[in-house]
Amino acid sequence: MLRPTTLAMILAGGRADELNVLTYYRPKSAVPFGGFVRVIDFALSNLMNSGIENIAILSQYRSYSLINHIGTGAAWDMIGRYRGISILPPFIDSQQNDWYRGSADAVFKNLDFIRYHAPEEILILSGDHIYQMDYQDVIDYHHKKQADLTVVCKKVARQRASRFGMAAIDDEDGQRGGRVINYQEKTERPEGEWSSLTVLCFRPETLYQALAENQADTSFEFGRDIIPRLMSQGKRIYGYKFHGYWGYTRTITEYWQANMDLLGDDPQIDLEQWGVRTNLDHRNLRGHQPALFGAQAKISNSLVYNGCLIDGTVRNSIVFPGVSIGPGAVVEDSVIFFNNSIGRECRIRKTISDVNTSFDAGVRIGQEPEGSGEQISVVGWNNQVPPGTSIGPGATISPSLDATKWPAHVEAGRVLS
Ligand SMILES: Nc1ncnc2c1ncn2[C@@H]1O[C@H](COP(=O)(O)OP(=O)(O)O[C@H]2O[C@H](CO)[C@@H](O)[C@H](O)[C@H]2O)[C@@H](O)[C@H]1O
Repeated sequence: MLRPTTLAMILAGGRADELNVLTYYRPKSAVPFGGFVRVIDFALSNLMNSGIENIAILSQYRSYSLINHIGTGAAWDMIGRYRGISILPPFIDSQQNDWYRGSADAVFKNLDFIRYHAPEEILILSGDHIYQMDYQDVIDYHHKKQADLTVVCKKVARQRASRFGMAAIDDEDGQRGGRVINYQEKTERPEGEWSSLTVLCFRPETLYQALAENQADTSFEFGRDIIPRLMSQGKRIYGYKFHGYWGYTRTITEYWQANMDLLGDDPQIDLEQWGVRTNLDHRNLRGHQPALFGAQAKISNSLVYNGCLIDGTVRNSIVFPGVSIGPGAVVEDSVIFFNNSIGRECRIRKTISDVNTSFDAGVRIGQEPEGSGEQISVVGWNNQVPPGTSIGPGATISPSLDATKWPAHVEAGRVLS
């Protein structure tokens, strides 16, 4: 068994406020997706399928559900003498007593760990994106170009560019990649048209030096500090051009859309073909029984998972394991997480409902009054939505869990908007 040469560090510490109730209890990387997986499974499965087996996860926000999900790492075949997933939370010692102050700081604080593994290249990834990629291609390109840093980028429309780190890449290797000639982090009118996907392949010495120099800065982020500094130092920075599907699930609308991309005749995301693996919690499997459909059930363009009991109508939706949908109920354009119970005659439209929520008979969520209706409603977990409740499109219902102390602006189970 050869010692692995690549060390992958997955950034999973950020909280995405825009995902509101879905990230009250879990980091974004642990948000369920597409019927049975979690967002971080895309990065983990890409690593597994690329043969990269030495992985660290940098986590700090509400880590429990992520730690629980990773378990031993066996789901991704990451157990072995030189294989494994280490979860690295922030820590205190004689020098430091802070949280991770940003993505670059999270890596800096774990330099001892990195040096111990003495990697030949360090792959920094975000645990928040939905895509399939062979990282070995990126690593090969990185070595071929003798790069200090290789940044994987995808072309995005100009109007979306201000949300990303944007690179201008020359045509040295055509559609495969080229030298990064300009890099700007989240500016209104960037020069380049290639957005960084936060897939960064570093030569270790370059990273060590950049992180040491970053300690004099006021922010501690790869996009804002590290990449611009390396550019100004004239380092060899290459852009690897990615042409496949990429789901950036920063907002509720984007998260919903990425789920919808699993549907249709020719879905853009194919979990089977992409080889996405997950660690399914046995409590969410309902003993592996298949879904049961009653005589009245009508299903179209939907994914319905095991343990479901469907008596109503399901259209254009993702229904996770263990969901029941009563007679006369209609669920459409929705993402229904594990173990929801939807009573008879309910109307649920354009809604994301977190785990263990039940809707009593006749509840109406996200029904479209004339002229509105593009907005998505979100229902937090453990709610019991009383009979006859009717909430318009774009509503947010906070999670409900008695033993929890709520952030000041949240009242358990209350309709927030
Ligand atoms: N303190 C912390 N500890 C551990 N992990 C943390 C962290 N703070 C953030 N992260 C994680 O780091 C990643 C980057 O998050 P950021 O909030 O720094 O940047 P953002 O996603 O806005 O843009 C970034 O992502 C887009 C899309 O990839 C790029 O275009 C852009 O250049 C880049 O800055 C996320 O996976 C996040 O969870």
